[in-house]
Amino acid sequence: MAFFEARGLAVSYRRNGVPFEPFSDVGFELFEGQIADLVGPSGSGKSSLLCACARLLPKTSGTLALRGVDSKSFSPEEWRRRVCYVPQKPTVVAGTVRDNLLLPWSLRVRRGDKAPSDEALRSLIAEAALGDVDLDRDAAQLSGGELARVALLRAFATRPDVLLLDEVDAALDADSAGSVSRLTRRLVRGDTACLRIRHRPPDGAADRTLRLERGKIAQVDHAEAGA
Ligand SMILES: Nc1ncnc2c1ncn2[C@@H]1O[C@H](COP(=O)(O)OP(=O)(O)OP(=O)(O)O)[C@@H](O)[C@H]1O
Repeated sequence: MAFFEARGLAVSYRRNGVPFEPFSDVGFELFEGQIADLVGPSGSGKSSLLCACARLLPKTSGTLALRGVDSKSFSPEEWRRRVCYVPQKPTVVAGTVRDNLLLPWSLRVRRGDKAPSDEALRSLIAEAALGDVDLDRDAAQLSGGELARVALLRAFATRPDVLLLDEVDAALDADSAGSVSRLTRRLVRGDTACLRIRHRPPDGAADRTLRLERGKIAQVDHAEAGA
């Protein structure tokens, strides 16, 4: 059984009053502990596909399942907690690194949930090789690469089953992109799966590469993944 499965997905937008579907019958699966890259030409619908998988787009049809359980069994909020979409531009709130890492616990959907302790947050920071980023540091002083890793840690701290990363390394230099990639690889373990949109050359972190093109999705060999 696939860990995460999408079947017959279609997304519908309106453009100048006319319906437009970037894809109308797309399916794929993700396996436990695996990272899959999603590549394809600009405008092929990669971000739309990730948003559809997180149930962030109202006009989506098809079926989604997590560990064999249909998404209809979950409220949209519960689904998004399990299938976590991370946008390219990290959401940063005014305050400290701690405030930013704990942002999900300030939201209504998590009211009553126990937030991670400082100790747990520090061990995440150590895992991200962000050793000099103290929890009390002003988030406004962080570099783009540090912010990208804080955003990734924040998503991971919520313990999602599936991480959907929408080009989180796009605006970073090669070194920072490498740190994000290594962190992703370390975080995605046995009971997690990850789908990453990437425009950069393959970084060796992905187990598989999927290509979305002209409304179809296909697995490609790693040798051609960057093409
Ligand atoms: N809210 C929207 N309303 C109408 N059309 C949209 C909307 N969002 C995206 N589109 C269109 O859907 C198509 C797919 O967009 P999407 O952003 O999913 O592609 P992408 O493959 O992620 O592109 P890129 O690699 O450039 O980020 C594009 O033609 C885009 O213009």
